[in-house]
Amino acid sequence: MVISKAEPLLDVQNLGIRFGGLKAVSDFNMTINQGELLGLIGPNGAGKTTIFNLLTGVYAPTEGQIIFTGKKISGLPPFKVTRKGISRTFQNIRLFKELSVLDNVKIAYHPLATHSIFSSILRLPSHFTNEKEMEEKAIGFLKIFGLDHLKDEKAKNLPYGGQRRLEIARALAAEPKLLLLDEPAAGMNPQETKELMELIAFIREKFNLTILLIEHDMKLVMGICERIFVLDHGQLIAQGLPEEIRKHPKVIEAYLGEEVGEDHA
Ligand SMILES: Nc1ncnc2c1ncn2[C@@H]1O[C@H](COP(=O)(O)OP(=O)(O)OP(=O)(O)O)[C@@H](O)[C@H]1O
Repeated sequence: MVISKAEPLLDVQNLGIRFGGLKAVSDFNMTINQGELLGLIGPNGAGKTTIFNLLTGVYAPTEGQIIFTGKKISGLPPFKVTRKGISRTFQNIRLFKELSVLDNVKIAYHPLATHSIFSSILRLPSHFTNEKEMEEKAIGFLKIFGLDHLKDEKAKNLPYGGQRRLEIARALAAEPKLLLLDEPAAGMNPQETKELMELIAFIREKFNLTILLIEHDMKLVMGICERIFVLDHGQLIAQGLPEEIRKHPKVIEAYLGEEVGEDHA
């Protein structure tokens, strides 16, 4: 499908979800254009991961809708959302620790990857003519993330930063249009974080991606994101350019006087 220039890639309209008495997200609106690299920030418990769970079909919204490439996707199960072109990583790394690094990427090629992972691994999707082709493609992704020499290692044996990069490689292998990264630099040291940010900028260009990332490291968000959305108590309190967000009174208040722009994790 050709997306017209005027049509946003993602259009989130009045999105809301309740968990019992708790309104975890309410009246959330967000428009993302093709090719943007955006940040979603907010204090602990603000609702950031819940929004990722709504965007990827883990939760069905109790209000509002999500339009992706012009079609409604809210209400679809996660594997269908992945097929439509939205991939994600998780705040707490979710790799198949006993499988090899390579198999963790190959899993992404199965259309039901987010569901029946173990039954999927030996089956080939139709668009790969052979195992070798699939493997070469997976290794290509590992190379980008500096993990190809570790392809036969069990995922659990990778250092922490490597596991985080492997998760992104797997998400990318599903060939998304929109990539959602949930705290990609969590637990990384400053040097690893810097390298990861360069990698994120690189993959956006190389794969013509649109990226939305949740991150607690403010320096990182301010440095890499073109626009930033700020949530507090499930509501969007600000959106704009990094310099606008940094001095936005509601944002400063939400962070209880912390200087936005300093690390906050
Ligand atoms: N499945 C659920 N059932 C009940 N409450 C939930 C559920 N998922 C999230 N919540 C609640 O919704 C609110 C938002 O949580 P969420 O994890 O989205 O916040 P967050 O901004 O990602 O926080 P953090 O920065 O700490 O990861 C919290 O109060 C959380 O306890």
